Amino acid sequence: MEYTRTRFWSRTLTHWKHQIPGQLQPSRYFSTKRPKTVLEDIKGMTVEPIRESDYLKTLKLQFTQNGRKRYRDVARVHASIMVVLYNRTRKVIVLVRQFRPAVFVCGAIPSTADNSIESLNSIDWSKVPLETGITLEIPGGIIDENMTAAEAIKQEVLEECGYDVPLSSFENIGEFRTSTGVSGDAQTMFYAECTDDMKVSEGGGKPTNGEFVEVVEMSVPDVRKFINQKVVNANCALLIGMQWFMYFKAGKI
Ligand SMILES: O=c1ccn([C@@H]2O[C@H](COP(=O)(O)OP(=O)(O)O[C@H]3O[C@H](CO)[C@@H](O)[C@H](O)[C@H]3O)[C@@H](O)[C@H]2O)c(=O)[nH]1
Repeated sequence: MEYTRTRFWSRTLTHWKHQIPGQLQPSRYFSTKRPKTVLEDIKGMTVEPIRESDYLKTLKLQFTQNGRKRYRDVARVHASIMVVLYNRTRKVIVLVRQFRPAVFVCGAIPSTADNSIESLNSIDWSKVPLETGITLEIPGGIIDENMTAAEAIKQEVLEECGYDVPLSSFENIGEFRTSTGVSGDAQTMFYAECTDDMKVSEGGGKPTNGEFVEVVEMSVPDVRKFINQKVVNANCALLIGMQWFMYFKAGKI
């Protein structure tokens, strides 16, 4: 298998050292109450092909463009929402850290590697540092049926971060596509401000759903440093959200 140790370690370390972890503060409501192992206690990773999924539908599209037959593989995922959440009391952006299995696997091996199931299962995943799959994100999730985008993001903020923010505080700042090559589904981004007195629980996600998130906070000067990095273990939404915040809000709050 084309999976050399040196290549793996250099990729992993590059990702992690750009996380500026020292710049993140655990949410003061959160850090002492939750066991520290919730993100780290990952064991027994195996890989198999998807035969059926509630979350991902793969489609092969065929069509003719300018008289030429074309094919395209498409992955359909749920529409999602996210929020740039600013805590006015402590002047910080509220973020979540979590273990993302997809980032863990894709971050550990180059996309050009032999991605056969046999090869992937021959990797000793316990040797891959878990930080490879731990991302920093703005709070968010998929839109549950029978909910508006705003209702869905209000619920995510409560579940993940423990703030009960009024629905009217969520400002829709734009909709874009999760990706354009493989998955064209929509993501809607909101901005909201909260205060310490809106904090009603620890947050941390719904463990009954298998969701464990760690709430962390970043000061505005550190947001500027973060978005100026060359490599981050984060999704585009975090970067777009932070850039939007710096451009439209940071000088005015
Ligand atoms: O393969 C899967 C996918 C999802 N889930 C469950 O579905 C929940 C979905 O959680 P939710 O918090 O609503 O979504 P996220 O995991 O945060 O991810 C969604 O929301 C993100 C924005 O925060 C987007 O970036 C992602 O594309 C989108 O999938 C998870 O906790 C799991 O319980 C699974 O069990 N298996």
